[in-house]
Amino acid sequence: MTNIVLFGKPGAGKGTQAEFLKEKYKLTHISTGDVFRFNLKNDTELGKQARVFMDAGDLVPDELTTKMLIDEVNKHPDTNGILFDGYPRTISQAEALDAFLTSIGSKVAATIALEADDEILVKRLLERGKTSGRIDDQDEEKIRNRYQEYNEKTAPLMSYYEEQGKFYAVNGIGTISEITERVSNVIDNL
Ligand SMILES: Nc1ncnc2c1ncn2[C@@H]1O[C@H](COP(=O)(O)OP(=O)(O)O)[C@@H](O)[C@H]1O
Ligand SMILES: [Mg+2]
Repeated sequence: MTNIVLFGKPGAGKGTQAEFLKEKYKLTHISTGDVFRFNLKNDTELGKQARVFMDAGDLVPDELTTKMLIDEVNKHPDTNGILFDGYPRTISQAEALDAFLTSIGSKVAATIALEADDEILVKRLLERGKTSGRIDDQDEEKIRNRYQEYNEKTAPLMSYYEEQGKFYAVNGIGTISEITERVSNVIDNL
């Protein structure tokens, strides 16, 4: 299994790139945000538990997120690899992911970060909010809160993966296909 973590702030382009990368490399794309939103929409037990956190732009607690993530991975026992999008977002989640992948005889091959400035990202998210129906994209204050969450809880993951020699940063500004090309270069050289 070639497991890739797509890393980056909200709006960095993870979901957009994943659509191309999953086809190109025959990977299973798991977006934790998409899974949560599906559960919210269908008013499942998981959705009910996650709603308050998501609507405020806060992270859903680690335990709930990790349980959901493992359930998703287990749905694809024969995959070539997983493209993780939106997970891990905290050190504790990264440790849980490592422990889980080890338990199934696998590992994270690389963490690829899409980099872009906050000001550009806020514009992208407000734009996305016009059509996505996502409550957390429609209010600048909630968007800023997500960046604060990112800086406090998610940014430390860069050194976590750097220490393992698995961290690759890619310029996230450019056309969508230019960025796919940059990410592909990393994957092709693993
Ligand atoms: N390379 C890009 N250039 C300009 N806009 C982009 C680019 N990649 C994605 N976007 C736009 O930015 C927004 C956020 O992208 P998305 O892939 O949903 O980000 P993420 O999954 O990282 O939150 C989307 O509305 C998308 O159309
Ligand atoms: Mg996304």
